[in-house]
Amino acid sequence: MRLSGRDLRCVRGGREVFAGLAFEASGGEALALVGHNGAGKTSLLRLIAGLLTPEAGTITLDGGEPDTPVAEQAHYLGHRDALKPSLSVGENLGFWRDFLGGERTDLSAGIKAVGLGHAAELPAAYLSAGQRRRLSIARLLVVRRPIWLLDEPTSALDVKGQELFVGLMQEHLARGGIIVAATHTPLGIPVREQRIGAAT
Ligand SMILES: Nc1ncnc2c1ncn2[C@@H]1O[C@H](COP(=O)(O)OP(=O)(O)OP(=O)(O)O)[C@@H](O)[C@H]1O
Repeated sequence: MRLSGRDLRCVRGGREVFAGLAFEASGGEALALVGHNGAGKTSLLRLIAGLLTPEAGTITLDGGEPDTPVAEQAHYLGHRDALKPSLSVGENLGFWRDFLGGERTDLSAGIKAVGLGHAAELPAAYLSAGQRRRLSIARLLVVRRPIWLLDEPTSALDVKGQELFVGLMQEHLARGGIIVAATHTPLGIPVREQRIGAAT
Protein backbone atom coordinates (compact mmCIF):
# COMPACT_ATOMS: atom_id res chain seq x y z
CA MET A 1 0.00 0.00 0.00
CA ARG A 2 1.28 3.48 -0.80
CA LEU A 3 -0.21 6.88 0.03
CA SER A 4 1.08 9.69 -2.13
CA GLY A 5 0.43 13.32 -2.85
CA ARG A 6 1.54 15.08 -6.05
CA ASP A 7 1.90 18.76 -6.83
CA LEU A 8 -0.45 19.81 -4.04
CA ARG A 9 -1.43 23.43 -3.65
CA CYS A 10 -3.28 24.62 -0.58
CA VAL A 11 -4.90 28.04 -0.16
CA ARG A 12 -6.51 29.19 3.09
CA GLY A 13 -8.21 32.52 3.68
CA GLY A 14 -7.08 33.64 0.21
CA ARG A 15 -3.39 33.01 1.04
CA GLU A 16 -1.25 30.27 -0.45
CA VAL A 17 -0.01 27.97 2.32
CA PHE A 18 2.05 25.70 0.06
CA ALA A 19 2.34 24.73 -3.61
CA GLY A 20 4.03 21.95 -5.56
CA LEU A 21 4.09 19.75 -2.48
CA ALA A 22 4.73 16.03 -2.88
CA PHE A 23 4.84 13.30 -0.25
CA GLU A 24 4.82 9.53 -0.07
CA ALA A 25 4.32 6.95 2.67
CA SER A 26 4.25 3.16 2.29
CA GLY A 27 2.49 0.52 4.36
CA GLY A 28 4.27 0.04 7.67
CA GLU A 29 5.78 3.52 7.51
CA ALA A 30 5.31 6.63 9.65
CA LEU A 31 5.82 10.02 8.06
CA ALA A 32 6.44 12.93 10.43
CA LEU A 33 5.54 16.34 9.04
CA VAL A 34 7.89 18.92 10.48
CA GLY A 35 8.02 22.66 9.96
CA HIS A 36 7.51 25.99 11.65
CA ASN A 37 4.21 27.19 13.10
CA GLY A 38 1.86 28.00 10.25
CA ALA A 39 3.89 26.05 7.65
CA GLY A 40 0.86 23.96 6.70
CA LYS A 41 1.24 20.64 8.54
CA THR A 42 -2.35 20.59 9.83
CA SER A 43 -3.54 21.81 6.43
CA LEU A 44 -1.87 18.84 4.70
CA LEU A 45 -3.44 16.40 7.17
CA ARG A 46 -6.83 17.99 6.56
CA LEU A 47 -6.36 17.74 2.78
CA ILE A 48 -5.68 13.99 3.09
CA ALA A 49 -8.64 13.65 5.47
CA GLY A 50 -10.91 15.30 2.90
CA LEU A 51 -11.70 18.21 5.24
CA LEU A 52 -10.06 20.69 2.85
CA THR A 53 -9.96 20.62 -0.94
CA PRO A 54 -6.64 21.14 -2.72
CA GLU A 55 -6.47 23.99 -5.24
CA ALA A 56 -4.33 21.67 -7.35
CA GLY A 57 -2.76 18.25 -7.19
CA THR A 58 -3.83 14.73 -6.30
CA ILE A 59 -3.79 12.38 -3.34
CA THR A 60 -3.89 8.66 -4.08
CA LEU A 61 -3.76 5.41 -2.17
CA ASP A 62 -2.32 2.53 -4.20
CA GLY A 63 -3.29 -0.86 -2.85
CA GLY A 64 -6.27 0.47 -0.90
CA GLU A 65 -9.98 0.07 -1.66
CA PRO A 66 -10.19 1.35 -5.26
CA ASP A 67 -13.84 2.45 -5.02
CA THR A 68 -13.55 4.20 -1.65
CA PRO A 69 -12.21 7.78 -1.35
CA VAL A 70 -8.84 8.07 0.39
CA ALA A 71 -10.48 10.18 3.11
CA GLU A 72 -12.78 7.28 4.03
CA GLN A 73 -9.78 5.01 4.40
CA ALA A 74 -8.20 7.39 6.90
CA HIS A 75 -8.74 8.39 10.50
CA TYR A 76 -8.06 12.02 11.42
CA LEU A 77 -7.11 12.69 15.01
CA GLY A 78 -7.18 16.48 15.22
CA HIS A 79 -6.26 19.02 17.89
CA ARG A 80 -9.76 19.03 19.26
CA ASP A 81 -11.26 15.91 20.73
CA ALA A 82 -14.69 15.65 19.14
CA LEU A 83 -16.69 14.27 22.05
CA LYS A 84 -20.29 14.68 23.16
CA PRO A 85 -20.04 15.84 26.78
CA SER A 86 -23.32 14.35 27.99
CA LEU A 87 -22.60 10.88 26.61
CA SER A 88 -20.50 8.40 28.55
CA VAL A 89 -17.10 7.17 27.39
CA GLY A 90 -18.70 3.98 26.03
CA GLU A 91 -21.57 5.86 24.36
CA ASN A 92 -19.16 8.31 22.70
CA LEU A 93 -17.16 5.44 21.28
CA GLY A 94 -20.34 3.70 20.13
CA PHE A 95 -21.44 6.90 18.41
CA TRP A 96 -18.14 7.14 16.53
CA ARG A 97 -18.15 3.46 15.61
CA ASP A 98 -21.64 3.79 14.09
CA PHE A 99 -20.89 7.16 12.46
CA LEU A 100 -17.71 5.82 10.86
CA GLY A 101 -19.54 2.74 9.63
CA GLY A 102 -17.77 0.19 11.78
CA GLU A 103 -19.10 -3.25 12.63
CA ARG A 104 -21.11 -3.43 15.82
CA THR A 105 -18.29 -5.02 17.76
CA ASP A 106 -17.71 -4.97 21.51
CA LEU A 107 -16.31 -1.59 22.52
CA SER A 108 -14.82 -2.62 25.83
CA ALA A 109 -11.55 -3.87 24.30
CA GLY A 110 -10.98 -0.45 22.73
CA ILE A 111 -11.79 1.33 25.99
CA LYS A 112 -9.42 -0.92 27.94
CA ALA A 113 -6.67 -0.58 25.31
CA VAL A 114 -6.45 3.15 26.05
CA GLY A 115 -6.58 2.64 29.81
CA LEU A 116 -10.11 3.96 30.35
CA GLY A 117 -11.70 0.70 31.56
CA HIS A 118 -12.46 2.24 34.95
CA ALA A 119 -14.20 5.26 33.36
CA ALA A 120 -16.40 3.56 30.75
CA GLU A 121 -19.64 4.85 32.35
CA LEU A 122 -18.38 8.37 33.07
CA PRO A 123 -19.83 11.27 31.03
CA ALA A 124 -17.19 12.69 28.69
CA ALA A 125 -17.74 16.12 30.30
CA TYR A 126 -15.91 14.85 33.40
CA LEU A 127 -12.83 13.59 31.58
CA SER A 128 -9.44 15.27 31.98
CA ALA A 129 -7.59 16.52 28.89
CA GLY A 130 -5.45 13.38 28.77
CA GLN A 131 -8.46 11.10 29.24
CA ARG A 132 -10.27 12.92 26.43
CA ARG A 133 -7.30 12.34 24.18
CA ARG A 134 -7.24 8.65 25.14
CA LEU A 135 -10.91 8.33 24.23
CA SER A 136 -10.25 9.96 20.86
CA ILE A 137 -7.43 7.46 20.27
CA ALA A 138 -9.85 4.60 21.00
CA ARG A 139 -11.73 5.61 17.84
CA LEU A 140 -8.70 4.50 15.81
CA LEU A 141 -9.07 1.03 17.31
CA VAL A 142 -12.81 0.34 17.07
CA VAL A 143 -12.99 1.11 13.35
CA ARG A 144 -10.00 -0.17 11.42
CA ARG A 145 -8.70 2.15 8.72
CA PRO A 146 -5.27 1.82 7.08
CA ILE A 147 -4.25 5.48 7.34
CA TRP A 148 -3.88 7.34 10.64
CA LEU A 149 -3.58 11.13 10.33
CA LEU A 150 -2.37 12.44 13.66
CA ASP A 151 -2.12 16.11 14.65
CA GLU A 152 0.10 16.53 17.73
CA PRO A 153 -1.31 13.22 18.99
CA THR A 154 0.61 13.01 22.24
CA SER A 155 -0.28 16.48 23.53
CA ALA A 156 -2.00 16.10 26.92
CA LEU A 157 -0.89 12.47 27.31
CA ASP A 158 1.12 11.57 30.42
CA VAL A 159 4.19 9.32 30.17
CA LYS A 160 2.09 6.16 30.59
CA GLY A 161 -0.36 7.37 27.94
CA GLN A 162 2.48 8.16 25.53
CA GLU A 163 3.96 4.68 26.03
CA LEU A 164 0.57 3.12 25.46
CA PHE A 165 0.09 5.13 22.26
CA VAL A 166 3.55 4.15 21.00
CA GLY A 167 2.47 0.50 21.38
CA LEU A 168 -0.76 1.13 19.44
CA MET A 169 1.11 2.93 16.64
CA GLN A 170 3.62 0.07 16.44
CA GLU A 171 0.78 -2.48 16.14
CA HIS A 172 -0.85 -0.38 13.40
CA LEU A 173 2.42 -0.21 11.43
CA ALA A 174 3.08 -3.93 11.95
CA ARG A 175 -0.30 -4.63 10.32
CA GLY A 176 0.86 -2.62 7.29
CA GLY A 177 -0.88 0.62 8.28
CA ILE A 178 0.37 4.10 7.43
CA ILE A 179 0.83 7.02 9.82
CA VAL A 180 1.16 10.66 8.84
CA ALA A 181 1.72 12.86 11.88
CA ALA A 182 2.22 16.58 12.42
CA THR A 183 4.37 16.99 15.44
CA HIS A 184 6.86 19.26 17.17
CA THR A 185 7.99 16.51 19.54
CA PRO A 186 9.31 13.00 18.82
CA LEU A 187 6.55 10.44 18.24
CA GLY A 188 8.49 7.67 19.98
CA ILE A 189 8.59 5.42 16.89
CA PRO A 190 10.93 5.41 13.88
CA VAL A 191 9.73 8.00 11.36
CA ARG A 192 10.72 9.48 8.04
CA GLU A 193 10.67 13.25 8.25
CA GLN A 194 8.98 15.39 5.66
CA ARG A 195 9.62 19.11 5.92
CA ILE A 196 6.72 21.43 5.13
CA GLY A 197 7.71 25.01 4.30
CA ALA A 198 11.17 26.52 4.50
CA ALA A 199 13.56 25.58 7.30
CA THR A 200 13.97 28.39 9.86
N1 LIG B 1 -9.57 28.54 8.80
C1 LIG B 1 -8.53 29.22 8.31
N2 LIG B 1 -8.72 30.31 7.54
C2 LIG B 1 -7.69 31.00 7.03
N3 LIG B 1 -6.40 30.68 7.23
C3 LIG B 1 -6.16 29.59 7.97
C4 LIG B 1 -7.19 28.82 8.55
N4 LIG B 1 -6.63 27.81 9.25
C5 LIG B 1 -5.30 27.95 9.11
N5 LIG B 1 -5.01 29.02 8.35
C6 LIG B 1 -3.67 29.48 7.96
O1 LIG B 1 -3.04 28.46 7.20
C7 LIG B 1 -1.64 28.45 7.49
C8 LIG B 1 -1.21 27.03 7.82
O2 LIG B 1 -1.81 26.63 9.06
P1 LIG B 1 -1.62 25.17 9.64
O3 LIG B 1 -2.49 25.06 10.83
O4 LIG B 1 -1.77 24.19 8.54
O5 LIG B 1 -0.07 25.21 10.07
P2 LIG B 1 0.78 24.19 10.97
O6 LIG B 1 2.06 23.93 10.21
O7 LIG B 1 -0.02 23.02 11.32
O8 LIG B 1 1.11 25.08 12.23
P3 LIG B 1 1.39 24.72 13.80
O9 LIG B 1 2.78 24.17 13.87
O10 LIG B 1 1.29 26.07 14.44
O11 LIG B 1 0.32 23.78 14.24
C9 LIG B 1 -1.41 29.45 8.61
O12 LIG B 1 -0.88 30.64 8.07
C10 LIG B 1 -2.79 29.68 9.18
O13 LIG B 1 -2.93 30.99 9.67
